Amino acid sequence: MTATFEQRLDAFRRLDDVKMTFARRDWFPGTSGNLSIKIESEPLQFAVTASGKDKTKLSPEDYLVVDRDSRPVDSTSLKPSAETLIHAVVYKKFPQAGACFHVHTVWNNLISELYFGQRAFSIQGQELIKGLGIWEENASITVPIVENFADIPTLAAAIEKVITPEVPGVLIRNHGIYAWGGNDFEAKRHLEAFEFLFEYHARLLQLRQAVVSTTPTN
Ligand SMILES: CSCCC(=O)C(=O)COP(=O)(O)O
Ligand SMILES: [Zn+2]
Repeated sequence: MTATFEQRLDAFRRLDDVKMTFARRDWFPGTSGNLSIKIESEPLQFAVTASGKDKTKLSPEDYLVVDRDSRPVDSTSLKPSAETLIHAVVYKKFPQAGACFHVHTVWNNLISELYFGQRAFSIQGQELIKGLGIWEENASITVPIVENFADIPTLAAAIEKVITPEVPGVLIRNHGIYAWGGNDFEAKRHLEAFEFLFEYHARLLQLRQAVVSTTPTN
């Protein structure tokens, strides 16, 4: 069934809300980033940001609805995000996913470059891991990191291979993060938890380095 007018409006309003919240945090530098909310599972349809827009602004031409092949379901002059295929991969691999958000931040880029050698970033014993829905004592998480292939089908295939249901996110080297959740509230919480963990870890490394370089040696 094609998404109804009310379903679209609801998804677009939710996207507006998330978009403006992230924009206030400077999470969309240089028109980067894209957001989606699932509208229908069978057949898959989701609302996604239009490509190349300034995501710090609101306009009547910010979103469109696409199908499982990332094609617009209506006739429109709007182009879906260049990275729509990645959102589609997430929804196809995890049918419980209801929203998927992508941002480029300095912290996620730093972590993606620092740990690209291991193709993953792991962290343990941080309270904010609970923000990812993982509540066990002293939990550890591992976020996969993929190469930033310019060819989006290649990038989407690389992401499809490494994402797991345990950790709702993936880093792209020197590019950004994709995070998802059962709905927009959960996907936002996951993204915020990831960003906290990345910033915490990068700052910890900096502080340790500063302490080492200012500690006198005998
Ligand atoms: C200027 S950012 C380069 C493209 C990108 O990585 C991105 O997230 C935004 O692409 P979109 O087509 O969704 O605007
Ligand atoms: Zn991007």
